[in-house]
Amino acid sequence: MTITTKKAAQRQEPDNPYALIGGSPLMKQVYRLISKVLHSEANILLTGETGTGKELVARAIHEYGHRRTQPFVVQNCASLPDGLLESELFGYKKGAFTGADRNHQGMFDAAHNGILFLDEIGDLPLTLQAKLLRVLQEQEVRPLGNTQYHKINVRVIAATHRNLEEMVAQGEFRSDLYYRLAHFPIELPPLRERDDDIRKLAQAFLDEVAERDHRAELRLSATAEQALQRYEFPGNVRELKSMIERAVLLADDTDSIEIHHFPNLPLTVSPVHGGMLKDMVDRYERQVLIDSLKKHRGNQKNTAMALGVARRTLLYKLNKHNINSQEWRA
Ligand SMILES: Nc1ncnc2c1ncn2[C@@H]1O[C@H](COP(=O)(O)OP(=O)(O)OP(=O)(O)O)[C@@H](O)[C@H]1O
Repeated sequence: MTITTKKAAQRQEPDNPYALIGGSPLMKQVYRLISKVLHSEANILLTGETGTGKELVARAIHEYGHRRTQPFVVQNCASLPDGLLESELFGYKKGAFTGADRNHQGMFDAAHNGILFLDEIGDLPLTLQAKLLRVLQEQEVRPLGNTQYHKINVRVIAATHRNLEEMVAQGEFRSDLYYRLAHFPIELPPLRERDDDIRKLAQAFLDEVAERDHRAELRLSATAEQALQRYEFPGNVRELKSMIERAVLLADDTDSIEIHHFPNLPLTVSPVHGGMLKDMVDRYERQVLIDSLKKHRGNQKNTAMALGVARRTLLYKLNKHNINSQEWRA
């Protein structure tokens, strides 16, 4: 599993034995669903926005289920052109096409007796959807260039961030394949809807970095934590993880991670609308100054130039708004 640090293991909650971090009600529901499917043979469809942990859940189902001693094979359906994807999935025989100079084992054969994780299943072209359906129904494959099918025993976990039901309605995804894959659907909630999980995950990633780099314990300051809680996280847990790693680098050898160590965190604190004109203009000016400082990594000369004001004027305004340009230096 990705999270294997001592601290992370200690933090595991009793109703979550799966090494996934987070105990929000929405995630508890996910853990309940995982425990239901662990020992079944049902195909599983994992849905949810990018970075919500679909692959991690698939790995947990493998690691804690009865196929744990058998292979776990990952194939991303969006990363290859159609022809290549087909030969990766089903394999080919020597001489099947120009360049096929040896037999090539497909992913289904590689995953025999284990689990095949098909990521980005919504990107599977219609021709391959028909072939996949056949494999799932018959549990047999035929490598390209072979005349014979052979039996396999593979449990499929598919994942997508796309809305497959809508794709079915649009004729972009076969409904028969959809129903076969979605035998048991599990939806991963967006990070912004997981209550306290942002804080828990952030701390877990800090612990992970501290342990990896042999550093003292790292902590988030209260303001940094609040700002993270307010952020939308379009890239979900993956985005949080890389923000934390970047923040630790920026923080050098301080142990407290402050808000200015997250230079990409948009300031959602002060909406410009509402109040007296002067206040709105002030807030707008403050936001513009901060955005521009961020863009120019705290360089006052470049910020002043970009805003078309003298450096003296910039300094005056920064002072007036109590902004420290050092905070934005990367
Ligand atoms: N609950 C969690 N606890 C700990 N780490 C997590 C959790 N969820 C996600 N992560 C981490 O976040 C990153 C993204 O997770 P993952 O690759 O599983 O997302 P995904 O939904 O499959 O993304 P995509 O749709 O882009 O393929 C990984 O580094 C993973 O380890």
